[in-house]
Amino acid sequence: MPRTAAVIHPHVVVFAIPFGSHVTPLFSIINRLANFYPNALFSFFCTQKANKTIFSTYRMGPNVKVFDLWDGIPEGYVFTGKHQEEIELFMKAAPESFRNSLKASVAETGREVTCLVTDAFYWFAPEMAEEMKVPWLACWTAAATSISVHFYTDFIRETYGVGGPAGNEETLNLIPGMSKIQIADLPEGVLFGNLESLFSEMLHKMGRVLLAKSDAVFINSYEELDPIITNDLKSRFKQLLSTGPFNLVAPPSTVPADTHGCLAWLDKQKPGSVACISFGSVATPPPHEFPALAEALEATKVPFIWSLKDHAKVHLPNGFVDTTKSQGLIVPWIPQTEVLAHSAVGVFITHCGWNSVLESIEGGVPMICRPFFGDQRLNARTVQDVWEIGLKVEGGVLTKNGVIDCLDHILWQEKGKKMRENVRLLKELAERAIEPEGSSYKNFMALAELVTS
Ligand SMILES: O=c1ccn([C@@H]2O[C@H](COP(=O)(O)OP(=O)(O)O[C@H]3O[C@H](CO)[C@@H](O)[C@H](O)[C@H]3O)[C@@H](O)[C@H]2O)c(=O)[nH]1
Repeated sequence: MPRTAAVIHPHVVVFAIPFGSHVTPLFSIINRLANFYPNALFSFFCTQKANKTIFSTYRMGPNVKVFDLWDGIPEGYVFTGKHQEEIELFMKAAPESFRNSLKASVAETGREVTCLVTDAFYWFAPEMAEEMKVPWLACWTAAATSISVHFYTDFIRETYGVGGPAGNEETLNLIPGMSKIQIADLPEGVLFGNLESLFSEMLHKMGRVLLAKSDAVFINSYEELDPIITNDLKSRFKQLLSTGPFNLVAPPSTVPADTHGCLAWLDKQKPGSVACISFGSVATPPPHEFPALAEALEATKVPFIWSLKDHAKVHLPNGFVDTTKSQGLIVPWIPQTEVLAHSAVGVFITHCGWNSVLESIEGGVPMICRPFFGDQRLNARTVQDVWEIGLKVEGGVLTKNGVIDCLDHILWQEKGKKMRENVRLLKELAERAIEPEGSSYKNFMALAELVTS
C-alpha cells in the first residue's frame, strides 16, 4: 500500500512471533527505529511470556509501548502432547487476537495506525494492512536462503516433485544461488514431511503473499553474505532490505549477566582451544547422541563449554560431569554472543539456528553443524559448502568418531586454518556492512524512512 502523504505522528504497529528466537531480533530493530524517530509511536505486540524476554535485554525507548497478547491457550486446556501444540494453538487464535488487541491499542493511545510491521510468518497481516490502508512491512528473522526457498516453493514442487525423498542429494541448481543446496536440506513442508500441517501451509502462503502484498521485506542478514540470492530476491520483491546482523545493527542495551562465570572460565583457557556447545532455544539432540558427544570430548581432551539444561544431564554418561570437571564447564545458559567472541573459543558445535550462525561468524569461529529441523539444514549446508566455514557431522547425527573427526579437522588441521580465514573475512564484511555507507546501514535507513515517512 504506497503512501500518499507524509505522516506527522506515525503509529507503527508491530506483530511478533512468540516462539524460537523471533521476538528479540525483531524488537531490537524496532527499538532502534524508535530511537531515531521520537515523534513516532511503536506498539509492539507479543505474548506476555515472550515480551518478558526483551525487558531483560533492552532499555525501551519512551515511544515504545509493549502490549501482551493472548497465547491462544483456552482456560483449563489440557495439553495432549501433540507436536507443536502450543504453536498451533497460538497461530489459530492469532488473527482474532491481533485484531482485538489492535483495536484496544488504538483506543488507548488515541493514534490511528499508520504502518504495520510483522514477522513474515503472519499470513493474515496483508489483509489487515489493506483494511487499514497502511503499508505492510515483513520481517524475516533468518537467512536469505530460507526465505528464497519459501518464495520458490511452488517452483520447487513443480520442478522436483512433491514428496521427493528426504535423503535426496540432487541440488537446487535452477534457483539462483542454490547450486550447492540439496533437496535433503530443504525445510520440512516444502517437498517432504507433512505438507498439510498448519506450519507448512503457513510458510507456503507466506512465500506467495510476501511477493504479492508486502511493501518491503527486511531480513536479519547482510547483502555480502549471500549476494546472488539477495540480488535475485531484490529483483522480485518490491523491496528486500538486508538490515542485519540485527544484534550488531541494534545491540542490546545491557550485556547479559554471566551468572555461571563462563567468561572468567574462558579467560583461563588457551586461545582458540575451546569447543562451545549450544543447540539454541528449541532443539535438543536425541538421548543417544549425548554419550557420543561426551565420549568424543573425553577422547580428544578438548576443553568445552556446554549450554545444557539440568534436566538433560541425565543423558550424559555416568560420571562424565565429575571426570571432566577440569576439562569443561556445563551450565544451563551461556551468554552465547560474548562466549563466541572470546578468543579462547576455537569451534562451535551448533544446531545452526540462524542467530547462532551469525554469532559464530561475528566471533570468527568455525562450526561443527548438527542441524535438526526447519532452516537449520539449509544453514548447515551453506556453512560447509558455500562459505566453507565449518563441517556437517557425518550422517547428520552426533557420533563419537564423527565429532572427533570434525574437531581434529577444525582445531588442528590445515582445513581448519582455511575455515578460520574464511570466517574472518565474513566477519569483516559484517562489520563493514553496519558502518555508515555500509549496505546494512543504508538498508536500515531505507527501512526507517518506509516505516515513518
Ligand atoms: O545458552 C544459550 C543458548 C542460546 N542463546 C541464544 O539463543 C539464541 C538462539 O537462536 P538460534 O540460534 O537462532 O536458535 P533457535 O532458538 O533454535 O531459533 C529458531 O529461530 C531461528 C531464527 O528464525 C531459526 O533459524 C531456528 O531454526 C529456530 O529454531 C541465540 O541468539 C543465542 O545466543 C544464549 O544466549 N545462550
